[in-house]
Amino acid sequence: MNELTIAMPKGRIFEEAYQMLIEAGFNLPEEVEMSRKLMIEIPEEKIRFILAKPMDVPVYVEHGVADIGIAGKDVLLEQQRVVHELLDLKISTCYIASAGLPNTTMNELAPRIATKYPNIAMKYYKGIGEQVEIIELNGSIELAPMIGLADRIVDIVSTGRTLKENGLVEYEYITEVSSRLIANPVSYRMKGDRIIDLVKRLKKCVD
Ligand SMILES: Nc1ncnc2c1ncn2[C@@H]1O[C@H](COP(=O)(O)OP(=O)(O)OP(=O)(O)O)[C@@H](O)[C@H]1O
Ligand SMILES: O=P(O)(O)OC[C@H]1O[C@H](OP(=O)(O)OP(=O)(O)O)[C@H](O)[C@@H]1O
Repeated sequence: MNELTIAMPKGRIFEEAYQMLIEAGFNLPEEVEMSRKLMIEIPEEKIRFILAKPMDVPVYVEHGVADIGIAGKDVLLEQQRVVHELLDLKISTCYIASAGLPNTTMNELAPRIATKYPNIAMKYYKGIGEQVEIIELNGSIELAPMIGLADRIVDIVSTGRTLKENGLVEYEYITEVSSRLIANPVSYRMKGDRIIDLVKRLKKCVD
């Protein structure tokens, strides 16, 4: 049996993704989320996990140092990496939307959009015929309209609580997001049996 290296996202997807693997019948230790280890070997299952930043998971998979990985659709749309998308795990569901201060229009001459998704935002505004300047931020995006850095933000919305608590309203729904199982194309050919088995087992756990 080939060894499988799986890139797992640290952070909010981790717990749900890890539980799904346990539900799919993999014999995994319970205490992993408490550890600071970034590489975990499970010899009984011939699985090795690498724990990466969510945005980096497709990088490891594209380079083939991880055979498969779990990544948000937001990250996949933003990065356009050469990986196969095998399964929608339907976890960490949310959506991407534009938002801003209530009852405002965008600056007509030079509208500014703050986001950590510059490619998704650019494509969206190009698609609706708006020429915008993108201001790339790494987090706390909701600050941007409040302090006059941007007319709109393009960001993840889940419960809507962050927008509400910062006095912002949603303007346009852009796209749906959930976590996906992805594979390196060469690994998919070379370790097809293992990967297909994993997909089949996970499919049964998807609601
Ligand atoms: N509020 C949310 N609700 C549900 N899913 C979310 C939410 N925010 C982000 N996600 C999804 O979870 C993924 C990981 O988000 P997370 O906040 O853990 O990472 P991050 O902000 O990219 O990383 P970090 O904070 O470590 O830099 C995102 O790529 C997205 O698919
Ligand atoms: O609609 P809600 O349920 O409030 O969730 C949306 C918030 O969650 C994410 O932020 P995150 O917690 O990852 O923080 P950061 O992007 O500011 O680092 C996203 O960027 C929004 O700010």
